[in-house]
Amino acid sequence: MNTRSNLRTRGTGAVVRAAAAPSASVSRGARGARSCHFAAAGSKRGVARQTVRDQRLAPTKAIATEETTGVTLNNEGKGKRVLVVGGDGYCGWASALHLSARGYEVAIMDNLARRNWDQQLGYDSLTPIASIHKRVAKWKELTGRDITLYLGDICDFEFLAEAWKQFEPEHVVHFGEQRSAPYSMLDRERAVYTQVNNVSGTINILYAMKEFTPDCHMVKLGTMGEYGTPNIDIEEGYLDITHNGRTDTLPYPKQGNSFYHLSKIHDSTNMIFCAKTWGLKVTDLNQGVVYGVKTPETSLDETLINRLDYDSIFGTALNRFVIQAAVGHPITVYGKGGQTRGFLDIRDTVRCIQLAIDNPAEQGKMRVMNQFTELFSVNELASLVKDAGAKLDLDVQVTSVPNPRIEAEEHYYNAKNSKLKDLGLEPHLLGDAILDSLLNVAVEYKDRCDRQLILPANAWGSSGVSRHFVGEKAKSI
Ligand SMILES: O=c1ccn([C@@H]2O[C@H](COP(=O)(O)OP(=O)(O)O[C@H]3O[C@H](CS(=O)(=O)O)[C@@H](O)[C@H](O)[C@H]3O)[C@@H](O)[C@H]2O)c(=O)[nH]1
Repeated sequence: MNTRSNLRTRGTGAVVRAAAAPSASVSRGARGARSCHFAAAGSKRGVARQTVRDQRLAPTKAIATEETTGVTLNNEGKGKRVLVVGGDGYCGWASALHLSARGYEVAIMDNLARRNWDQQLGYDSLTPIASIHKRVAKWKELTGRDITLYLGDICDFEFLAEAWKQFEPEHVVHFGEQRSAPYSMLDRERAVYTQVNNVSGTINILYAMKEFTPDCHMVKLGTMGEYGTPNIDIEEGYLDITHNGRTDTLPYPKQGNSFYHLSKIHDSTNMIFCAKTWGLKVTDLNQGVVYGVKTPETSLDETLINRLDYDSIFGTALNRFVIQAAVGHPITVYGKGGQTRGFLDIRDTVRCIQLAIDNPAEQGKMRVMNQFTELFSVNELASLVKDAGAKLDLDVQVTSVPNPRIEAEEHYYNAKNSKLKDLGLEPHLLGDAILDSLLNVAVEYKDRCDRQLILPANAWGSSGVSRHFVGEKAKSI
């Protein structure tokens, strides 16, 4: 407690803490505001703490309620401090709001890199996303809940340490990585950037845990792509192997198919090592391809809308296909289209994060859970989108384009995913309702679509040492 107060009075140093709300009393974010109330409460501090919290968290008449919005506002996560690294991105933003709505004390840490990569390449989200400051201010206005912002780079350990010691997270959810396989394959510079950024950021978080909060639980986003497409069943992280008459349980063999996927493998290896060596609590969530854009929280107001990428570098299969259908572009199946992957609705992503937090890993051994709900081939997705489009009178064409990636286009794929369901995940399966809703969002914002960004801009085989794919050039290739 002392440490925290001292740090706060020392000022923010390298930490940029943005105001979550316009009023002066809460401009230091949730924790700052709360400490002021504690100090004033004197001997009735414990009571005052409860009262202040309840007043702050309970919806008032002016604030959105579950009845009017479908958003759950409760206190089930009360008392748990969660730092969401990468909380301005697609999965991170939705997760931060989901947790905040449920009473977790949330801070977002982000260096806004995702927005910068778009600027670098001349890309943009189909949906118009507000600045992170406007986002958290609107959330506060609608729900009464604070989200503290730490704007900076986790690769800068001085920044990370200062923020860490201020917030003292009990859980860190780590989305803060360069997450696009095609981006990592654009050229040497971006391959190196992806691995240095991802691997060193994760090591810094592991050190912050060890040095400042050894009981903190890390929930790290890995990827199903770490396993590749082996000709045997994919287990959840570990495999029992008998070799020359001896048996052991070993990390499942990893065969990443891009510098990005390989960066996640390197992270996993480092996390296994740190969990074992320093007795840390670590969960690796090997997530599949996420689709969808709306969660109840991000749908509350257009200022809270999530990003929706459709370009060939950051747009992922199903989201791209739906947007292609909405703008009348043929669906771009790469190669034969037999590529099979695990998929999940973004509403399940946020729920999985909460389940991982509420059921932390044990100390000393990295837990791995496969985070997807269904398997689809690219061809199956294309045909689902075509059918859903037809119901909305859209004439959806499907085309096979030369595969920019070097990957198996027909392969065995059977991956296990029971651990999150055992913890209580009730999947939203891909059906007409979600396809309809996604298609409607895509149609609503279709005028913002730049069709030049749809066709592949780079190929794995031509990744070179010079920066070929910048700005306008990327669009036209
Ligand atoms: O227009 C397209 C786009 C993609 N694909 C194919 O769809 C599959 C998936 O590609 P993707 O771009 O949807 O997803 P991927 O590059 O694998 O990466 C995404 O999904 C990963 C989970 S997984 O795929 O590794 O399970 C996450 O880790 C990444 O952060 C996220 O960007 C690939 O076989 C790709 O060739 C097409 O056929 N047409």
